[in-house]
Amino acid sequence: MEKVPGDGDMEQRERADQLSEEEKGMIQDTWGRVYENCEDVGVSVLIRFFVNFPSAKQYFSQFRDMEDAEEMERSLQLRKHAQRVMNAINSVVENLQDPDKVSSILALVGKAHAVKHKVEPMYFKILSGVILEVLAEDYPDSFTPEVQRAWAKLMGLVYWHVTGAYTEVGWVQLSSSAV
Ligand code: HEM
Repeated sequence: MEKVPGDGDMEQRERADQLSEEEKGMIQDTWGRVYENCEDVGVSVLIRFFVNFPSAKQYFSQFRDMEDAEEMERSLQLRKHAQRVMNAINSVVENLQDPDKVSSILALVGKAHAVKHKVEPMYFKILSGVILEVLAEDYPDSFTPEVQRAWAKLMGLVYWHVTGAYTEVGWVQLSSSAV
């Protein structure tokens, strides 16, 4: 099918505002504490994601049929993906001073998920929301409203880059009106 520029979900791709130096500092400070527990945090993010949005499991051959959170928690495929997500966020946070690096990290993530894994991009938005929720709950002292705003901006930026890569590879959204 032909690529349709500006089609479907992609209209939500307005450019996330640039992060200020202060916001970058807040993100880097708070991430240090989170990344110390990266395995636990990553796994709880993904468990919440898959329990609240079970359709997201369809892409994972080893736990797409699991319903039980404890069973999912033991899945190596889930734990590995949790680690990959946390490591990618870590690379983004470590490179906030280098926008080209951030773009290339996220372009690779977007491209792989579009081309190889064929993941609907809306799941990136949903996962971002879950990440923000879990961080704010697990680190209430660090995640003040101001810090949460900076993180929300970062997640907007991640989504912007990832969906940019989807557009670049010609992803076409099959919205309900198109079916
Ligand atoms: C910030 C969000 C995310 C990051 C940073 C991320 C990162 C990664 C990385 C680094 C890989 C391995 C590289 C590759 O296969 O090329 C991967 C694999 C994968 N990702 Fe993601 N991912 C994210 C979100 C998602 C979402 C929302 C889904 C689907 C709902 C998803 C589904 C998959 C699948 C199915 C694989 C292959 C798993 C396997 O082979 O075991 N990812 N992800």
